[in-house]
Amino acid sequence: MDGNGLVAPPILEETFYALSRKQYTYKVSLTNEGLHLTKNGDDGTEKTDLIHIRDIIGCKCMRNSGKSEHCACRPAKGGTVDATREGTAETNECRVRVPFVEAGDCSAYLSVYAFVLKNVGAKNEKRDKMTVTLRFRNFSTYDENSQVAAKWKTAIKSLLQARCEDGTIVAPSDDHYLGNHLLVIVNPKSGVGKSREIFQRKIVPILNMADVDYDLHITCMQNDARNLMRTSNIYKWGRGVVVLGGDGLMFEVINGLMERSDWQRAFEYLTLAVIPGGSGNGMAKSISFETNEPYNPDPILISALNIVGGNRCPMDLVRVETLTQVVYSFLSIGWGFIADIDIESERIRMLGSPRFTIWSIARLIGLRSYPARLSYSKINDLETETRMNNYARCTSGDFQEVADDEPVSIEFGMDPLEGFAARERVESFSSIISRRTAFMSVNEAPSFSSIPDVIEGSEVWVRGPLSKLPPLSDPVPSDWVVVEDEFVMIHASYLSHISEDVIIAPKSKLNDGVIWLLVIKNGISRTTFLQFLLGLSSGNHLAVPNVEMIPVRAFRLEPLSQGSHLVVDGELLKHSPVQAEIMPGITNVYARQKFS
Ligand SMILES: Nc1ncnc2c1ncn2[C@@H]1O[C@H](COP(=O)(O)OP(=O)(O)OP(=O)(O)O)[C@@H](O)[C@H]1O
Repeated sequence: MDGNGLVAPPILEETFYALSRKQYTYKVSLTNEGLHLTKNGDDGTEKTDLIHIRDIIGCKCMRNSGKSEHCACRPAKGGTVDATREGTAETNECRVRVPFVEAGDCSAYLSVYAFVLKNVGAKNEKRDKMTVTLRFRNFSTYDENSQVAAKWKTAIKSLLQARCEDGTIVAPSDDHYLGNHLLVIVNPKSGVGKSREIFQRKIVPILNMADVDYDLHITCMQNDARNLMRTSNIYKWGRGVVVLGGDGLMFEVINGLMERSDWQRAFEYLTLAVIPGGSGNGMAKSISFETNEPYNPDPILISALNIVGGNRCPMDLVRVETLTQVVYSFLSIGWGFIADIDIESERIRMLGSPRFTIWSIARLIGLRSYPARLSYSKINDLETETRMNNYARCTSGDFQEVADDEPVSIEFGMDPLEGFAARERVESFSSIISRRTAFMSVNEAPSFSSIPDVIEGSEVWVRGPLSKLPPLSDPVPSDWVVVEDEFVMIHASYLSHISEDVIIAPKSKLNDGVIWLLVIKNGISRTTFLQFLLGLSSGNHLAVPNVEMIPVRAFRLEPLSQGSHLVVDGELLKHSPVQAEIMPGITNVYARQKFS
């Protein structure tokens, strides 16, 4: 239905039998809202489900290879469909062993892949995979049936493309090749060291379903991703750059891009994305929190769906300047308690995210404070300022959800990609042991590695937008607030979450142009501080006495003693005075909007 309550006209319409329930016919129609499946029971009842176009990630045409040994009258158990992709890249056709032996089956099959919301609004809300396989057999030859299936596929693909028109595909500004190509950077050491496995098992199937071609880069050392971003021809990755790792890897990508002479164009061109494989994963969680997606049941799935079905949304960065360096940050700047936890808990990294909780308890017992001068430019009229910065959200129209009580597994056939997930690819030796970059292009063809175009001889120099602040050696502007005191912690954040379970700035938006400065001065009791820590997982910490949250455009922190750590996006910087300013919306990330 459109905004006026009118039913969208069908683009294509056809009647099918359900393979497993022959007493039903389904009228399937494709409209710009999605796929409508109207079930007609033999008692004359009719029920329609809608698979929203926003939940569909791709579709594939297939042919029955006829090699199955399963009984003709019932589906194979456990989804053990042996899918072998034998089609040409041109037709993008796959052959599938469907569980029916039909001599000379000339049907063409179209599988449509969607991830639909289940248990909407409930605590256990999640996205479930749903595959609808349509069997076209009106004609007596495969070629004729396949033409009909291809027509449906083209129509669905163009609807998917239109859904993403708001920026997923960016027009190249010169002769750079723009494809459907994505770069995936995997840090095999992030978190508990499972990123490579996650990629093979969980990401590859989704990219395959969505027909996204990708290059894979496995980092071999610290700063590998940073060098890659600085020196490669990034314009061949029109689909964007995804990091599978933690926030530290994203930090490298952003700062590598800022070291390019064409940094501005690079940021306008690229869309960034993250799949959580680290121990913090603040960015991945913040994106799904802001877009209201059910992150917790399956963070990797939700983040992967951002990439294949997401919109390009602007995101703020922060320029951070110390006495010795300039870096660009997307997450937070910490000094005091939380920064100390971040750094000191490194020694129990093998525990994954619980390392933060465990170390917090240890540090609470010996609560410290540090003298410092904190100056900031406060945002007084938050509403006006954020309205100016915040990106326009997509409008949903009046969509109808798949009914909750109805089983979503309406399958007319089998999912030919099931069991395809664990397709192993041979890793390039050089990607692991050498400083050179190795890519494995993964398409229909066997893996191969190639060396990317490299911008030779580029100087390493931090570029990026100019600062509007006075140098650190000069006084702050006269209209800034200046506080000199003893602080337990000062933590600046510009995303809602600094890790999966810490919602430090609940009001923060990806592109609101605000740095949220959380300040706790000395004098807070251990009990109150414990309350603060316990509140961090729900956002209730802001209601705790002695906890201040100040929205600012820029700030300067001058520690008046050594002792604490200065941490930017989880990375330790040399202890120094620091100043930071918001750069609204200068990068873009994939964020999938849930409409409810
Ligand atoms: N192959 C590698 N070997 C060792 N270190 C690496 C490698 N690749 C990247 N790194 C470094 O590892 C650091 C941490 O990586 P990453 O952020 O991916 O994981 P994490 O620290 O577990 O997660 P988080 O940052 O969310 O806590 C980064 O600073 C990066 O420079």
